[in-house]
Amino acid sequence: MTTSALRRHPGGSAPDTAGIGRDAIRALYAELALHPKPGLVSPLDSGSHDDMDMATFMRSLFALRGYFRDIATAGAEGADFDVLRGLGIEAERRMLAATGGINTHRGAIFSLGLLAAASGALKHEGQSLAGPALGEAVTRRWGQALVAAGIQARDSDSHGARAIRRYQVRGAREEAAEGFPLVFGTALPALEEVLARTGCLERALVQTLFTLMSVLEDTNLLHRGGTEGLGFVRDGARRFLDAGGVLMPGWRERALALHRDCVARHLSPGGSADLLAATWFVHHQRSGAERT
Ligand SMILES: CC(C)(COP(=O)(O)OP(=O)(O)OC[C@H]1O[C@@H](n2cnc3c(N)ncnc32)[C@H](O[C@H]2O[C@H](COP(=O)(O)OP(=O)(O)OP(=O)(O)O)[C@@H](O)[C@H]2O)[C@@H]1O)[C@@H](O)C(=O)NCCC(=O)NCCS
Ligand SMILES: Nc1ncnc2[nH]cnc12
Repeated sequence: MTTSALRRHPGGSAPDTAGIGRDAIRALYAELALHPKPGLVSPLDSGSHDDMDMATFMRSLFALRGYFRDIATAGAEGADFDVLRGLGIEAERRMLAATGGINTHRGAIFSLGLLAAASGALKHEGQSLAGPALGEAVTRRWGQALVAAGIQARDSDSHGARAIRRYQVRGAREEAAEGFPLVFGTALPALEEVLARTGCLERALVQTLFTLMSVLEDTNLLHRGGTEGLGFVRDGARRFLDAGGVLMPGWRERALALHRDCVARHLSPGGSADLLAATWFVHHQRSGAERT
């Protein structure tokens, strides 16, 4: 559908879905370029990954450049979850083609895709993006379908589904169906506090990543290291934060120490990396809305 057809919503406007798409890619790049990031791929090194590096992720980002724009347009058009799922599966296919079969952004395609769709929907209807509006829009529009998809996927063979079955934890779908409570209730306050106190984006993103790592039931960590691996990362992140986090001198060395420990244990908090990008995206969408 052309954007002119989007103009018909009373009180709304044709949302800049290309701009929403660019913001999503920028959020994923901000996550990728950040370091230190315990166990994760960054310009520093490939973390706990033998099969992917910065170049792999850059190819993945390039392959996804149209997806976030398209799913934002679908949200603006009032698409149901089946339409979003189709776009997501096609995006996963393009990601795998670009990376030679490596799973770089499967979780981000899902989480950031839903938030981009919600942004397109709210902007099309002329509704506020303030506070938890974007998360609430995901729950209101697609929450039931997400819960149903989660029940249906319980028997799938994905790493996440196996971790959910074995350890009885929430996964990406539950986080989304509930409106991303960790993003809105935990990560965004951490990001905005450090931004307000330091004005430093790098430190704000590191603090936010460690905050997510300290609480998230990351199915990647469970898949790779079981409850011991998840506990190791959570405890290490909590110790970093309890020592003052990025607000204390020597924070970078402390963060690098946990990075080295995660690499030694082959642990990678990929779920937290995705939600860090989602947090930056929501912050940017909300501040952008205030600017206009
Ligand atoms: C809902 C889906 C994400 C599928 O989820 P599922 O539960 O089936 O499991 P996975 O396929 O494993 O995907 C889960 C990915 O989600 C991220 N994640 C993990 N825990 C959480 C959490 N608690 N909250 C939110 N997100 C979470 C994480 O993604 C990142 O890590 C991956 C890279 O790490 P790595 O360990 O290398 O991954 P693997 O290759 O699996 O392991 P190795 O072989 O390398 O050891 C990467 O995906 C990051 O993004 C989890 O991996 C969703 O994909 C789905 O349902 N898709 C179907 C289409 C659809 O409905 N789309 C909707 C579009 S809006
Ligand atoms: N930087 C990163 N390294 C490893 N897995 C990730 N998943 C999302 N971002 C990632």
